[in-house]
Amino acid sequence: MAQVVNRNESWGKSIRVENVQALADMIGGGGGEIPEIYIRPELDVGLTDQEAAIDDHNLPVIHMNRLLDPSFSVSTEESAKLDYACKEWGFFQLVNHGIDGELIDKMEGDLKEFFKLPLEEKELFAPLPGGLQGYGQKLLVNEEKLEWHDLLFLITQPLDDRNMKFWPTNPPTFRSTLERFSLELKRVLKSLFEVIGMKLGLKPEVISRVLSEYQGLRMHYYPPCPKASKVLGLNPHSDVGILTLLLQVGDVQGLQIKKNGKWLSVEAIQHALVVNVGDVLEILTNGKYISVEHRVTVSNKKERLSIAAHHRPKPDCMVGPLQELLHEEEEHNYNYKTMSYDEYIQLYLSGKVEGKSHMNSMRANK
Ligand SMILES: O=C(O)CCC(=O)C(=O)O
Ligand SMILES: [Fe+2]
Repeated sequence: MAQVVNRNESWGKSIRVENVQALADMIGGGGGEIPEIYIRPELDVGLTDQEAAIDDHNLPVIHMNRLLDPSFSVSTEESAKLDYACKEWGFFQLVNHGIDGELIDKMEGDLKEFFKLPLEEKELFAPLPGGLQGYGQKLLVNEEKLEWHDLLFLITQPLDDRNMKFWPTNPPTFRSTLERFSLELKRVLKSLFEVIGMKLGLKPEVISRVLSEYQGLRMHYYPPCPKASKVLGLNPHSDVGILTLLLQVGDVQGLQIKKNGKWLSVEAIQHALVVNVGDVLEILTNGKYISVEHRVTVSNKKERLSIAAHHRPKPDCMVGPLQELLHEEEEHNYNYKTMSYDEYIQLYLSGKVEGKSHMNSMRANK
């Protein structure tokens, strides 16, 4: 089957690629081989790696209710854990975040139903030419190999008519579920960032500047793949924004993070959010908090879905190490340049993205 890669000239490296779910169905039905462009001969993620219960007990688990506990000693202890997680791991599991379990189940159910719709129907929600929002558009992060997943991308904050017109109307409850869920994610992000800001000693105006941001939901569908050990659902990358909150749907794991040169799988804990530091937060903190490379492996048996809420500053927001966070000895020791978020994205899109290599062009020349 011919691989269709239509480059969309007007938005950097955004492309439309062949539908992976349809491809997986066809291969599953005995209708052909996996195109070479998905196969990575050097890779061997190993089925046992993916199916085994992974020992990630070291990935910190933060209890949001403790962060907000009125008792000073409880909240101080938990925020110290949060600070440690952002410095050493760049990732943590967030539990007791207060999002209603029923709402999460509803969100997961509606999303599964959406992906089950016939392709023609899902494609009614394909992005407009040059646009990103909708079903089927992807960012091209690696020119050589394609990723084994389909994507529904929607901007959910600011919640205005301009953005909401891209939201699918099937299943019928999808829009209202998305609206409620994204507001809850925004509430969690705000509380988390306020704690982080306090821990770092940020002025309230800086906290609110960083928090006036965009929220985009990347809703992923990873079909099962007969050659699961030779494909990747997502290429190694770091997230460009401030913080990402991720819901792994059901108990299917697949997310792996790079720690000390090794890939570690992140457990899928029901209703927990996996939170990670994005490049912008790494830059703002002059590298104290780390934005860590991660990737997604797929299963040969089970489909996997996930919802990643990416939080990004407004395009004109200046991104650079915050003066107030630098210790005296660091005063003139900026590790990163300062530029607007928009300039940063242009720079990001102008190079080949491999893991965190794009961050090299953000480093200050010493
Ligand atoms: O599907 C996942 O677990 C990870 C998604 C992700 O890394 C992203 O959307 O940036
Ligand atoms: Fe990511």
